[in-house]
Amino acid sequence: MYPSSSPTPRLFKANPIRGSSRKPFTRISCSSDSSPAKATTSSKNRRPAEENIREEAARRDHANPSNGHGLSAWYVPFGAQEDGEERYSLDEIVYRSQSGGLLDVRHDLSALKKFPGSYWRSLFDSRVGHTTWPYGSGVWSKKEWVLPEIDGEDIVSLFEGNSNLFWAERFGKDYLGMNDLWVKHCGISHTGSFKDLGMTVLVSQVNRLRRRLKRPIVGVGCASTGDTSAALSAYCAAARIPAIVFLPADRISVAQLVQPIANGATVLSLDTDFDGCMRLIREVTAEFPIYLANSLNSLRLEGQKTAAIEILQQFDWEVPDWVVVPGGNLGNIYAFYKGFEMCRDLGLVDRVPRLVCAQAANANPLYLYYKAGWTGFQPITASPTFASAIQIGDPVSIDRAVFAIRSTDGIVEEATEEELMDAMAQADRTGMFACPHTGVALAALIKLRDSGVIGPHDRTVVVSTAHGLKFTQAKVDYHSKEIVDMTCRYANPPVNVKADFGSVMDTLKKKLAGML
Ligand SMILES: Cc1ncc(COP(=O)(O)O)c(C=O)c1O
Ligand SMILES: N[C@@H](CCOP(=O)(O)O)C(=O)O
Repeated sequence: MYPSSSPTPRLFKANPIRGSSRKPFTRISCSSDSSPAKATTSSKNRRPAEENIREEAARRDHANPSNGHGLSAWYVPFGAQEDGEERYSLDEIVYRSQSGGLLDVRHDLSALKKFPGSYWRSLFDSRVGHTTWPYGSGVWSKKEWVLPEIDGEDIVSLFEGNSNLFWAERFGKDYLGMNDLWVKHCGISHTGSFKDLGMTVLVSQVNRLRRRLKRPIVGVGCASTGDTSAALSAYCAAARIPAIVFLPADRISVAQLVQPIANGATVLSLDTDFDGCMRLIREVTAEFPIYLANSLNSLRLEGQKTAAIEILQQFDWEVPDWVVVPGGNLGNIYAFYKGFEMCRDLGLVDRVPRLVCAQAANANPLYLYYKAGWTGFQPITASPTFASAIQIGDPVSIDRAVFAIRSTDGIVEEATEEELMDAMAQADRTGMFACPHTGVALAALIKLRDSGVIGPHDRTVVVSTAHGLKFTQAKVDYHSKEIVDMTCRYANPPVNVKADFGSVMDTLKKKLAGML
């Protein structure tokens, strides 16, 4: 249930599709061994016609079996000491430590450190913009830091990542007096949210477990507020793996609901909220051989952390001052921390940015904990919010988020429904089409600018986590001014005009008066 009582107003009409034109393209090949590659557009590097790109990569890897690096990674309890004894292979199916705590994927940093930061920068840069399997993906272009040991043949990728980081010139100037504001568009992606980044990793590992190691996994399941389920369903469909999704009935957008349905997942609509769905999926996956795909599973964060590495890469390895991330189940804020910290630790950059986690005031357990000086964490029952994908009161990654904020001298901020919807509408006025969660992050930024915490020239990145097209009903409600107790200051409803020249001219003159 959304905090409004609007019927669907007739604001927008669909356009008929007129067919598409296919443009010829140039094949680009790119070497992918351990040396930074040289790209070429020449057709002489074409693979044999009967070979596909996955087979081509396998042939290449078999010719160079060492992978050139000798890297590995494994699970440890979250926060474990370097020399701790509890560890698990990534081929084990384990989501919790012996004491019931969270796990983390730990990389063999001493092996990674055999290569200088400049080596990793060049290697990652060399893979951008190519279609070589699997490095054409923004996630797998950093494979050595993600799942170093997985075979390219087991990877399930839709060439996710490499998302746009754009300079938000007008929003920065008009609303914030900032000249170095950027938006990382993680939602302009295969399924319309940042979840693709983690899901390619998780589903690839499941593919390896099922296909190569013959583990009896019947399917992959998640609880979801709409985006995790969409990503899971798409990647499972691509890999012919059954997906099972638990959704809180009537709490996700129609666009999000239809995604797993269209991708052939088993969709259970449950009469509870996200936290209730999460409890159920954990019980079910403990009893039944369904692999758990929520970010409780630390594999997901290995993919999500590549968005942070990408930001540094897009700034030519210069570190921004601030990165603002909307938070719900709180895996992503830690994934950003981890990506930035790995780049620092491995010498690609010399510091990490300060992180801001932005929460909806209706679903703000981390904010309350932060305000209480990190004492006495209390899960809450989250209230409905237009930022429906973060309506979460008992986040599984609370400890990870606290660690990320404290380690970066970070901040937690909140946004009311009016603040987040206004910020979303303001962003749209400057040419974006933001989702309400991005509205939460933008509203937090507005507050931190108003209070002077963030300066006018601070290089700041706002992470946009989903595509606005998934949340059109929220925008329709706003622009129809049909939301109870909300002024909708930036609403721009269509004007109904009689279809004659005089009426149209009168309306335009009134509307455009003073603009010439
Ligand atoms: C669109 C969107 N933004 C932000 C978030 C928050 O991410 P996290 O749960 O990792 O904190 C989610 C999911 O929770 C989401 O779907
Ligand atoms: N917003 C998420 C909530 C679940 O988060 P997860 O990262 O733990 O899967 C969703 O879209 O379901």
